[in-house]
Amino acid sequence: MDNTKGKKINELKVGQSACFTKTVSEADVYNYIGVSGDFNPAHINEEYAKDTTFKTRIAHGMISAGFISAVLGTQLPGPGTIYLSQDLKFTHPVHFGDTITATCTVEELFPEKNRVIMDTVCTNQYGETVIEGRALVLAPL
Ligand SMILES: C[C@@H](O)CC(=O)SCCNC(=O)CCNC(=O)[C@H](O)C(C)(C)COP(=O)(O)OP(=O)(O)OC[C@H]1O[C@@H](n2cnc3c(N)ncnc32)[C@H](O)[C@@H]1OP(=O)(O)O
Repeated sequence: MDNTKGKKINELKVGQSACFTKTVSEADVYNYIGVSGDFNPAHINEEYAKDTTFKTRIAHGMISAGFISAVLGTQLPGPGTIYLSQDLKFTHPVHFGDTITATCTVEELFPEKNRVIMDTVCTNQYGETVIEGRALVLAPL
């Protein structure tokens, strides 16, 4: 398998999909803090988190959103894909130890502009949707 070649616009079909699954650990949360600088107490302070809506620490929403990026950049369309935009709705919290599956599906193709709209969804191990949204990307050349 050549991991430097993604699918070109003429190789993509509406309805094609790909997914990536990963368990979100406390280490992921701290690694993400290192990358982003987002040390919101909702993620790192259990005493603080007891008084929040969720009653315990939760993972950053952008960690799971990153799994969407992983699907787009490594599988579908794959290597060479360029993000143009992404909307996200965080519909359910991700707890430490949750296993998240990001699924990206080709929704609409614009061959003349080499652009693709992808439906982007993340679900947890119970089948609950934790993120829903759409991405606009440039397909690999
Ligand atoms: C900045 C970082 O450090 C912080 C983070 O990363 S936090 C992690 C990411 N976020 C989350 O995990 C939040 C996950 N979301 C939820 O758990 C739920 O959406 C909620 C608990 C926040 C709200 O759910 P609920 O109380 O069940 O809401 P309702 O169904 O009763 O709806 C009430 C109205 O709010 C609107 N709404 C609900 N969720 C969202 C959303 N995610 N985005 C936008 N709007 C939302 C809903 O449509 C209702 O609106 P209406 O006009 O009253 O109909």
